[in-house]
Amino acid sequence: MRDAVVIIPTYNEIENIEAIIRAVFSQKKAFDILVVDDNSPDGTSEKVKSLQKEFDNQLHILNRPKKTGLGTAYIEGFRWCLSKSYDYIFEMDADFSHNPNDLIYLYNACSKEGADMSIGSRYINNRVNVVNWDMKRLLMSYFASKYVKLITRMKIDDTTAGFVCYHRRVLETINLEKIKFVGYAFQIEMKFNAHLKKFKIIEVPIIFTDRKKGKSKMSGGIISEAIFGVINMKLKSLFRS
Ligand SMILES: Nc1nc2c(ncn2[C@@H]2O[C@H](COP(=O)(O)OP(=O)(O)O[C@H]3O[C@H](CO)[C@@H](O)[C@H](O)[C@@H]3O)[C@@H](O)[C@H]2O)c(=O)[nH]1
Repeated sequence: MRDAVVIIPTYNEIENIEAIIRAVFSQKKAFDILVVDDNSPDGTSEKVKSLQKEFDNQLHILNRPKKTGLGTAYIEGFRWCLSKSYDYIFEMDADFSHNPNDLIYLYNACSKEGADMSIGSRYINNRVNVVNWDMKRLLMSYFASKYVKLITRMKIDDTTAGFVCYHRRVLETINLEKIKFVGYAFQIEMKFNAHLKKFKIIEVPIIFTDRKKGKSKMSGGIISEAIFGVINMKLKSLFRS
């Protein structure tokens, strides 16, 4: 077994899944993959199963009965990875928004530079490294990251990033049972928990490119979960300390 595993959550990613799996396995550094699929009606899971014959013991899949949100998919994925011996556990989208060639930079930040957690960051030093998002989505994501930084006081520029490498000790320390957010705000909550536990977090600059195939699963509910949930999360942490 390798020392690192990339979790790829999927819902209707038939147009991307084979290509992203091949792109991860073509990296010089060897990574395992865990796909967490929410019973995608488009056959994503069946495609992964057919590829398992080719990538024996390197490609794994968790099949969940229905779509219950990105956060819950990752939590199940983390539990599975912690039950194995991986030291480095990644989060990565299926749609090439995160370039598999950048996996090694996140890995090196943890394995060589002493980070407990590294983040593929779009907004380091007030730069905006996003390609192909429309202005509305870009402004929403950029100001969401600023808003979260302001409320939580985390020293992280891309607080909503979904391209992350955790050393396993971070996931063993954070109480995964207590993670509340089910949507993309889960990304904020994980970073906030790592920050409260004083783990060393390094941001690695990446260029985020919007998907060319398939559709984003972002919705209004996900946005309001983030806006109100972040204030709630911060207040609770103040009462606990
Ligand atoms: N299993 C599962 N997977 C899901 C679900 N919702 C989304 N996904 C998967 O999660 C990945 C990201 O979903 P997208 O819908 O493509 O995300 P996005 O709009 O491009 O959002 C990006 O920006 C967010 C905010 O900055 C990030 O938080 C997010 O991780 C991502 O990088 C994709 O692989 C998608 O199939 C779900 O409910 N269940």
